[in-house]
Amino acid sequence: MDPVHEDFFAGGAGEERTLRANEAAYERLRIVPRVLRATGDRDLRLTLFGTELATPVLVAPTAFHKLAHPDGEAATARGAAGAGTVMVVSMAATQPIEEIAAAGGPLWFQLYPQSDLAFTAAVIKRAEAAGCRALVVTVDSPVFGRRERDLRNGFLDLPDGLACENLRDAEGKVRSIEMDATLGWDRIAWLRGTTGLPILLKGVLHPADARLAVEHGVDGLIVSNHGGRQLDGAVATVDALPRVVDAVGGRIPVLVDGGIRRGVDVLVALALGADAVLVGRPVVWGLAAGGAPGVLKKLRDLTGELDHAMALAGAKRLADLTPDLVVA
Ligand SMILES: Cc1cc2nc3c(=O)[nH]c(=O)nc-3n(C[C@H](O)[C@H](O)[C@H](O)COP(=O)(O)O)c2cc1C
Ligand SMILES: O=C(O)C(=O)c1ccccc1
Repeated sequence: MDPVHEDFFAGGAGEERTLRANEAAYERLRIVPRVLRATGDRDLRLTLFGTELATPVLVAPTAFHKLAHPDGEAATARGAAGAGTVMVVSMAATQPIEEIAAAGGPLWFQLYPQSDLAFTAAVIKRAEAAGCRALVVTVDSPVFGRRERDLRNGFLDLPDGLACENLRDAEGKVRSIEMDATLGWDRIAWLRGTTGLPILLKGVLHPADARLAVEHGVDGLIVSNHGGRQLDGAVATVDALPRVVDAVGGRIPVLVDGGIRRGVDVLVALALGADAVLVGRPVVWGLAAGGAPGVLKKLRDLTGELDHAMALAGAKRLADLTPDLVVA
């Protein structure tokens, strides 16, 4: 990969404190296994918004897959479908959502709400028509994070020939993605009236926001700091998770992403109350190394590691993963 593009995928905001903190938090947490649980074969299935998944490891939305592999987002979708999981397609995908959907497998669509409401509604309608089953609204980006690797490298935009294909207007012209610092809860209410799809908010860390989300009729939360790419200094996601889970009180699913690199990290996140996790960079590296089979291998490895760790910790089902299994 071009080292400038590798920096784009790998990097975080500022000094990358939060990027490191996400992984370091999983290094710090330890599992207290149960014994003699006679688990037999484990069952890792779960149902989210009516879709049955084979694994609680989902694909986080990441931009610009054609920078990682010429087969782009469609290859990622094929890998996710093979693993029996959901791919969340980034609004900054480099292929049209219809082409990604043709790869098969359940998709959710990630949205940066644009101040042009008619355009935002048209993008949502297009995602619905392509068969996306949920809308993931990213709320941690009122302004774009300051990614110092990209600033140093002078990486500003996609190279010629690549574009954000889902941001074309009626005339076929590609709009640039706008981060909207005027975004507020009123827009979540507007979205609620605009789509019948389940709405998840991605980028919630504070329990008070989790409560507000439930009050606004949101269907799910993703505890996320954008992989350390937005607010440098933000709390590690697995450290924020328990308070969010407590605030939600089981009313809607809570997912978490950031720093998950091994099956044992998934086990810890689920034990601390997440219903499922998403992985960003590991999927990009799988894509870069091996296209769709590379993505499939990464997702199968993480799922296999989780299965193995559950056997060793005495958990047969995901519901057996409870907070008493984790210590700091
Ligand atoms: C290269 C890259 C691009 C990303 N693009 C998006 C995006 O377009 N929309 C979004 O909501 N999140 C985006 N994210 C954040 C991811 O969805 C996710 O929160 C993060 O990658 C999780 O951390 P991990 O990479 O440690 O797994 C991006 C992350 C990376 C690394
Ligand atoms: O969200 C991101 O992290 C990201 O990298 C991105 C890049 C371009 C457009 C939108 C998002």
